Formats: sequence, C-alpha cells, structure tokens
Amino acid sequence: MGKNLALNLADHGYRVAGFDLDKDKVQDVLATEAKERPDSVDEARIIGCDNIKQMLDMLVSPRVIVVLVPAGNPVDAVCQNLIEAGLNPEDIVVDCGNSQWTDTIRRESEYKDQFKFFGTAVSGGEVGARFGPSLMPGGDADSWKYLQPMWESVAAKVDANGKPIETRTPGQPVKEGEPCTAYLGPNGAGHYVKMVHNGIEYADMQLICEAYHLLRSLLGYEPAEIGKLFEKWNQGVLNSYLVEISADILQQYDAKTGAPLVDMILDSAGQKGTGRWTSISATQMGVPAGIISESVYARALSTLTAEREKASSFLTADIDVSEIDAQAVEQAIENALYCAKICAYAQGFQLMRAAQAEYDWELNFIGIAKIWRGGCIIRASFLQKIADAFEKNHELENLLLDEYFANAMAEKQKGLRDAVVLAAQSGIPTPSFYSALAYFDGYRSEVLPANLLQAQRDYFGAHTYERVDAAPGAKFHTHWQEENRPETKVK
Ligand SMILES: NC(=O)C1=CN([C@@H]2O[C@H](COP(=O)(O)OP(=O)(O)OC[C@H]3O[C@@H](n4cnc5c(N)ncnc54)[C@H](OP(=O)(O)O)[C@@H]3O)[C@@H](O)[C@H]2O)C=CC1
Ligand SMILES: O=C(CO)[C@H](O)[C@H](O)COP(=O)(O)O
Repeated sequence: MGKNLALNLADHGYRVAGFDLDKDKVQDVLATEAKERPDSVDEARIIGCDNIKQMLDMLVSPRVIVVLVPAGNPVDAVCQNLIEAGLNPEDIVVDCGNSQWTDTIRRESEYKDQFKFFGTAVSGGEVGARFGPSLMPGGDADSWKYLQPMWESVAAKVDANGKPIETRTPGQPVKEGEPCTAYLGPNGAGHYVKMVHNGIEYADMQLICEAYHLLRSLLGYEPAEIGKLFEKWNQGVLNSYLVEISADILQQYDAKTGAPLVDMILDSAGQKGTGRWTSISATQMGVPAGIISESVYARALSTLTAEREKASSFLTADIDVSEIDAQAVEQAIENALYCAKICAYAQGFQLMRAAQAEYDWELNFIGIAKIWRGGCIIRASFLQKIADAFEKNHELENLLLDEYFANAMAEKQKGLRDAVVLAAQSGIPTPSFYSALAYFDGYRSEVLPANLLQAQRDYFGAHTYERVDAAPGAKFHTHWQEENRPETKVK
C-alpha cells in the first residue's frame, strides 16, 4: 500500500522521500518508479532513504509523513521512531492504515506536543492506492487544509453522474472529476467511517456469497454460469465492484487441475478485524447491525472446517423443496441481494449516526456516500442513490425511510422472502439474508414482542417497564410474587 501510494503521489507531481525497514522493498519502489517515470520527467520522483532521520531531513516544513504499516503496535512504534529522529510539533504524521478509531483518538491527544497526528483511512486495495483510492480523513482541521490538495489529487475521481473515472496507466493519472475524499471530522472520525465501510464490505461480500451458494446448490448452476449471471446483474441496480470481481472470479479456471478456481480454494475465510470492530461498536452503542454481525460470524463459522466436516455426516437436514422454477428463483435471488444490500447499508449509516452523537462528530452523510462512489471496495452506482437520499433529507434517520429505498423494498422484498424460504427449506445457510429480512420486518413493525420481554425482566429482576398509557419515561413495577400482584409507580 505504501509503495503504491508513493507512486500515485509521484504521478501527481509530488516528490516523495520513502523509508521501509526492509532495504529491498525501498529498492523495489525505486526500480518501479524508474520504469514508470514519464519521458518528460528527468529526475527521480521518489528518493529512497536508509533511515528515518535521513527521510525527515529531505522534507520541507511542515513535514508530512504518511505511515502505511499494519494497525496496532507498529503505528506507535513508527511514531516513537519519528520522535527520536527529530519530528517537530508542526509536522503532520498521517496514519493511512486500518487503525481502530479509538487508537486514533488516543494518538492525536498523546502525541499533540510532539507532532500532529492525523488519520486518513484508505480503501481500494493496492490498485486503489496506486491509481486512486477512496480516502477518509479525520483529524485537526488545520492539518486538513494543508493535506487537502494532496489528498484530492491522489484520490479516485467520479464524473458528474457519480461514475468512477478509472485508469490503470502509470504516469497518466486522472485529474478531472470529483475527488473521492472529504474531511470527515476531528480525531478518529475518518478511521471510524472506514471501519463502517469495512463492516458494510463484509456484509456486501457475504450476501454475494449467499446468492452464489443458492444458485449453486439450489439450482445446480456451475460457477462460470453464475459468473455470467453476475455480469448481467452488474448491468442493473446491483452494479458494483464486488459483483464485478465476483463475476470474474467465478469464470476463472485452475491452471493445475482445470477445475473452477473457486472450487480449489479452501472455504475458510480470513479477517483482520475491521468487520468485527464494526459489530462490537454497534453492540456497544445498542445499534441493530445484525447483517454486518452475521457476516462476521459467517466468516468465523467457515473457519471451523474440521468440525464442519465431522458435523456434515453427523447432523442431518430434514429437507423439503418442492419443484423449482429456475428463472423465478434466479429473479428472486437477484431481488433478495438488492433488498439485503439496502438493509446492510441502512444499518451502516444508522451506526454512523449513533457514533457521531457518541463522539461529538458531525458526519456528513452525503459526503460519505459520495466518497464511496469511486476508489473503494464497496463502490457501486447504488451509492449515488444514498447520496441523493441524504441530499433530500439531511436528517434522514434510516435509509429505509427514504422514498426511493422504501419503493425498492416494496417492489423487490418478495424476492428476499422467497430466497429465505427456499434457503430454509433446502438447508442452505444464508445467515445474512435471514438477518436482512428480520431487520426489515422488525424495523417496519409498530409492535414488537419486547413488551413481553420487559415483563420478563420485571418478573425476575424488578427491572421495571413503561406503560403504553403513561408518560414516556415513567417506570412501573408489578409485584409478581405478592397476592393480587399490585403495580407500583417507581420513582
Ligand atoms: N492491503 C490492502 O488491500 C489494504 C490495506 N490497508 C491497510 O494499510 C496498512 C498497510 O497495509 P499493507 O501495505 O497491506 O501491509 P503490509 O503487511 O504489506 O505492511 C506494510 C509495511 O509495514 C511495515 N511494518 C510492519 N511492522 C512494522 C513496524 N513495527 N515498524 C515499521 N514498519 C513496519 C512492513 O515492513 P517490512 O515488511 O519491511 O518489515 C511493510 O513494509 C494496514 O493497516 C492495512 O490494514 C488498507 C486498505 C487496503
Ligand atoms: O480495508 C480493506 C479494503 O477496504 C482491506 O482490504 C481489508 O483489510 C480486508 O479486510 P479483511 O482482511 O478483514 O477481509
């Protein structure tokens, strides 16, 4: 990521001094830069340094040091090394890794006398870093003013319709269009937004996998056939980078065996933590983000490969699938994917709404939807619709309350219901589809059985309840163990 961001900066006319603990990696960057350098440029745009002090001496004040190391202790280790090498209070250290937002809040305050610590989360993988990522900056506003031109030039760009303007040609970066970066707020705001981006990324990926699983196991489609179908879906409302790459992946064959490559890849998913953090943050703030959490759990369940193998012959499914109309099921799954995706994004944005209150940020949801339209992993035409929804109503509580999304759910929800029924009847696990439908039905229910739950809490623990016919906030307790069970108002 560091190598590619440095090359991207060089393409946009910035001169970069770079350092890595591994000298070979520095040499590799220099060799790539020399190979890709346009003929019109006669001197190296990236200078390799042997140590941090040498790197700092090459920079003009206030120095901007962009750090791309694994999240956690390595970020603090690099900060300590930079302090020892002579950073000044006006210098800006930008952490571009997937750091936890609470670490960014801590670091900004902990290092404030030594330098300005600024967070900028990056999405788009290595290609994004090279040719235009989505950048999610958070930190002090003065540092942002200084960084803004740099980040706006290297970020991905979208056209007036919100469509990414893409390039893969070194030395010919995209200069026109709207940059996929915007200041998101102080301290950890950028890293929080990126974390939610990744939580949504987990949900998006899991939902596509569940659609694939249903098409494969229910309809018996081959991976390449599903890949072709995904290509078709990618022309419609589901248009997104993740559907596009899934279509490509499913049409790839293994060079060694000739089998579909996907069949040769072990079904045990990895995770670095950002999806889990999203789920934890939602749980801590009491925000319903079940689709994201189910997507984290689905990865966790997938890793129990040995146990699953044992259970597959031990546990049987009582399956009852009646005759299937393949075309109707295909359509149902496509609609299910769209509805579940709407619900997952509704959860992600609802979570950010809660976080801004918790951390005293003022998140710009139009801006967030816009900077996710290009460069990042969840880029999709759908994000323009989210930006439109927040343009129409800046205080929108939930995407499901926007007319466009409400209409889409009304029109396509039968597909989600059918897909969930078929999955349940055929024993195909689709936890995120289930969760999406439960969220939708829960959110649109005026009455939920939480009244019984409150009574249960009051029964065993005198935890009290509110009454539908009393002022909000007034608490009551029924003396369940006493004769006639009197109710008292609790002060
Ligand atoms: N890869 C991706 O697609 C994306 C990654 N990110 C985030 O960007 C950051 C960097 O990612 P990526 O480039 O993939 O990571 P890598 O694992 O490739 O590590 C990047 C560099 O960090 C260096 N490093 C590791 N530990 C230390 C340390 N204690 N002190 C100094 N340097 C150290 C490594 O040096 P060496 O190996 O030479 O020792 C390596 O060159 C991470 O936070 C990641 O989560 C964000 C978006 C996408
Ligand atoms: O941040 C990213 C893209 O936005 C990374 O690709 C992300 O780290 C991948 O996460 P995981 O390894 O948990 O699947």
